[in-house]
Amino acid sequence: MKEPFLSALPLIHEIEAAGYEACFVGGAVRDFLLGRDIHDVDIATSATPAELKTIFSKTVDVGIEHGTIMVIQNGKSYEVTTYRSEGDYQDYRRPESVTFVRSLYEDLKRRDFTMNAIAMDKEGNFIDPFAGRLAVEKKVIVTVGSADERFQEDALRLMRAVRFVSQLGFHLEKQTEKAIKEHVDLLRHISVERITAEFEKLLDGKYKKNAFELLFHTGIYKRLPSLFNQEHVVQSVTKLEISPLKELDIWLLALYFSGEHPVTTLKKWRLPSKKIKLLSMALSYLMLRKDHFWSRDELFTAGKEIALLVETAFLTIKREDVQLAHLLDKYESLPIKSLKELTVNGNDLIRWTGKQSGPWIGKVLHEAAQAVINGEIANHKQEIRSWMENCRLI
Ligand SMILES: Nc1ccn([C@@H]2O[C@H](COP(=O)(O)OP(=O)(O)OP(=O)(O)O)[C@@H](O)[C@H]2O)c(=O)n1
Repeated sequence: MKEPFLSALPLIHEIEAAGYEACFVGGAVRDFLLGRDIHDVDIATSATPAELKTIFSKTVDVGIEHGTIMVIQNGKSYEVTTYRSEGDYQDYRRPESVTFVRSLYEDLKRRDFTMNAIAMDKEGNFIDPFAGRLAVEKKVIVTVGSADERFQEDALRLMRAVRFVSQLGFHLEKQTEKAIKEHVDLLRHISVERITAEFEKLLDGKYKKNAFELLFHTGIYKRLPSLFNQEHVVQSVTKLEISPLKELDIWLLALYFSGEHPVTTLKKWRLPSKKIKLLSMALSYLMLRKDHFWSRDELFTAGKEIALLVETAFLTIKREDVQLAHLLDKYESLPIKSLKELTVNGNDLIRWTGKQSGPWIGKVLHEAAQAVINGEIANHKQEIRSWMENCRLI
């Protein structure tokens, strides 16, 4: 056995010494079998939360209504969950109340996929009643028992399936895929925040191209909080598969190609406001390089807003997001970030030319702003005027 299982092992010994069962379960066991990094281990037990509290002196009620408590030992915290049974699901979401059971089999039976329904005891032996290890070996995602029932119990599992495809490079078993297609409508019962959380994990997966193909193929894509232009998204994602770009960068690309105002799109996904601002700013920079940017004033305002928050935003940028950070740096160093910052305005143009105001003013100012941004001229009134005259814009 290896870390982080080893440091959690004393908990299992203590629970067993008190006369109950305990073992490792869930994603950690799956990832251990796959040789992936393991962050947190989950312990399942036949002891109820009340019984666990008599065994351990330091506990925190993190999700006691679902049977989960956190045990603090040697400065570390471990989630311990009482065996639960199925049948308490309401409205296609996770159950609001659960029934505690004493049987590990019952607990594993209510789990989503066979690869997630493997337990490991203190000696490193696997308890695998649904052939989860075989699924891991074959790289297949298959529900425990009836696919219809598992998805109807908790429709978020539709998203989880595709997220696992992206993270693990597995494929969906036939019946599981068929059931996803049939139950895609159930996603309307799931909160946007939970869908977004899964989608973001999907965006960080290595096999996102496969995952995106599945999103389209199963119809999940149409149920997502907002749509991106399919063709461009697929193209970007395909390219990204061989690049180091991560979740934030993909948002950026997808937003770049979407017809909608990016802030509107991101709000639909209920992303945290800090992230919305960070992305808006980076996108503003990208758009500044494109001609159509200036017709999108609101986008620009969003970009300016984030300039104020950039310090905080930088603190949240992960190392792998350096590309985005680089982009933000560039944005910050632009000579002007809005048409309003140009030293020439519409009144100047009317005065200089004697012409009537009209759409031509916007076009001329736009061209001058691009020239300033591209470093062709400085943002000085006289210099801009001479440049405009030379270019026969006025
Ligand atoms: N909708 C869900 C969510 C979770 N589970 C079960 O609860 C375990 C723990 O769930 P969670 O920590 O959310 O996901 P992991 O599978 O551990 O994956 P990861 O840690 O990579 O998010 C899963 O392995 C699975 O057995 C489930 O059956 N149905």
